[in-house]
Amino acid sequence: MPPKELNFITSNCNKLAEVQMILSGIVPLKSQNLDLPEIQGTIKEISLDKCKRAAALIQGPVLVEDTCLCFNAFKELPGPYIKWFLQTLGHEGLNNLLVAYEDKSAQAVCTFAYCEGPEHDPIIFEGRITGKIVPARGPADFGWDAVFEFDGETFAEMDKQKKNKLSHRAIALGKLKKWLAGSDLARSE
Ligand SMILES: O=c1nc[nH]c2c1ncn2[C@H]1C[C@H](O)[C@@H](COP(=O)(O)OP(=O)(O)OP(=O)(O)O)O1
Ligand SMILES: [Mg+2]
Repeated sequence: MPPKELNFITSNCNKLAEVQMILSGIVPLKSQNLDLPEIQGTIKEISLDKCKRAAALIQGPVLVEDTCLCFNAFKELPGPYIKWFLQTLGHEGLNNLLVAYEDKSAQAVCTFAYCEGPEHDPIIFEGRITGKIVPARGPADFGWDAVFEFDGETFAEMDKQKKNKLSHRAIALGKLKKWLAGSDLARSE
């Protein structure tokens, strides 16, 4: 059964702000700031595990999200490890990784996992958008937004309302919204 409110577990205040904006007026949102351990594995495995860990800690229903940035030239890496690549190499380093490749395209992937509690299996809602990696433009306050270009603008240059209408996160939450409205067909699997 779709829940009446969501408890979004994240350590990232920029993610939280976007989720709040996208879900505003749709479902009440609570949030707890926990930096959960993240395993290695496929995008889906990581999100499922993150959700189970959160539910076990909270002992209740939780929503978690994992974001990947997948370079097509790198056969989807750095993927779930983008946080550590970005922290270590910065925006310029991410660009330098692709110098040897003509293909600068990348997919931003957002995977939400929701579960009712520690004894329940999580369900997954995924959103993907394809853009390209470019030298940084725009404010550098949210992750790799300044180096991910979509339709001529980097996510950092883009108006927040516009990003929140078309982003990987908006696409994933569009599926979650349909599920909340009672349509099981909305799930990504
Ligand atoms: O829309 C986005 N635009 C630009 N950058 C983004 C976006 N969304 C996440 N990011 C960054 C944050 C982190 O460097 C990595 C994902 O790692 P990820 O583990 O999912 O996020 P996190 O550890 O910051 O928060 P959490 O506590 O929810 O796991 O990509
Ligand atoms: Mg994380």
